[in-house]
Amino acid sequence: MPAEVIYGTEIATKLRNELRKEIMSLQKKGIQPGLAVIIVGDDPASKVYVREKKRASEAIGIHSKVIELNEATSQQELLDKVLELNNDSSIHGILVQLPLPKHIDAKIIIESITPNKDVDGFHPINVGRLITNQECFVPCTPLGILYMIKDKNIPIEGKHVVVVGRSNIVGKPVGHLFLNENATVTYCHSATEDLYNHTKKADILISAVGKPNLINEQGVKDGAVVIDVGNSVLSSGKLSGDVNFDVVKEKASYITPVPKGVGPMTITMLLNNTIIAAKQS
Ligand SMILES: NC(=O)C1=CN([C@@H]2O[C@H](COP(=O)(O)OP(=O)(O)OC[C@H]3O[C@@H](n4cnc5c(N)ncnc54)[C@H](OP(=O)(O)O)[C@@H]3O)[C@@H](O)[C@H]2O)C=CC1
Ligand SMILES: Nc1nc(=O)c2c([nH]1)NC[C@@H]1CN(c3ccc(C(=O)N[C@@H](CCC(=O)O)C(=O)O)cc3)C=[N+]21
Repeated sequence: MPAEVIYGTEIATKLRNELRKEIMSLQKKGIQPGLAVIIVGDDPASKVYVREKKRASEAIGIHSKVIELNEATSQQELLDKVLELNNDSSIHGILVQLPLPKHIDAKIIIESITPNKDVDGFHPINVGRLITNQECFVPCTPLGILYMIKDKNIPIEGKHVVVVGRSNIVGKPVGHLFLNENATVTYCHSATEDLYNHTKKADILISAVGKPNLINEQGVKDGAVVIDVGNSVLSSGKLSGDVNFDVVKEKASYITPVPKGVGPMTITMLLNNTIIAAKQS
């Protein structure tokens, strides 16, 4: 039987309706959640994401402030902007869109965000709390993946989760999140030998690489749950994931599409984290 397709768009719509209600009750208490998104430079893909974040925030009643800085902005100017937002009581969440121009050290910028407003969950304090299984801001893509799997009542405890990719924004935190859920976790990356020897053992396979067709049917166990984080733009202009969807769909039990899979959940979790930040303020 072909896999059930998990549409992030559908789960995101349900959750956003709940979040809208939560915002209404916060507003009754005089709290108006606010999110600031800083973008430096003119990368077209980043601009699209940022526009979508603003649209999604405002659609559920989050006040959203987009700060567009030009490519030549210095590291100090960006630091000053973050510090200003750290001290702005109308802003509960701060996101600095990555990647940043080469002359700016992203590590320093991320560390300058106050951990209580770090709705991306990228600050080392939040990373450390995630690894030690404490309450924290969890990065949005990993949180979105976990939410999708729980929404479908897919068991996690004791299951073998194989993560392909080990970036700080997706691969590493998603592995830790599933470890905290009592999965057995394997990480694969560009130096992994015989990738499929690992991926075909996965009960839940999460690919976050950015290489179309990296995962084919030979790399997937019968009945596996396949989560595709990849977002690559093909020369045709079409968006592609890492997974060869048409063939893997025949083998998996659940599969996420690209687009309409993990991406919409990422943005929803940003809204979720902003509401948490507002409640804690
Ligand atoms: N849907 C969504 O919400 C989101 C989607 N994305 C998409 O997910 C993808 C990954 O993003 P991100 O984590 O930021 O990317 P990075 O480029 O930071 O990381 C990619 C990872 O893939 C690994 N890798 C590269 N080639 C191979 C290979 N042949 N086999 C196994 N592993 C490999 C790299 O290994 P090494 O560490 O050894 O270099 C690295 O760990 C991109 O397509 C991005 O657009 C990202 C964020 C959110
Ligand atoms: N500080 C920071 N935080 C991030 O969370 C962050 C970032 N920087 N830099 C870039 C990556 C990438 N990212 C995506 C979010 C949503 C989709 C998404 O919604 N994708 C849609 C398709 C969008 C389209 O059609 O192009 C989908 O998969 O259905 C994709 C990618 C967040 N990132």
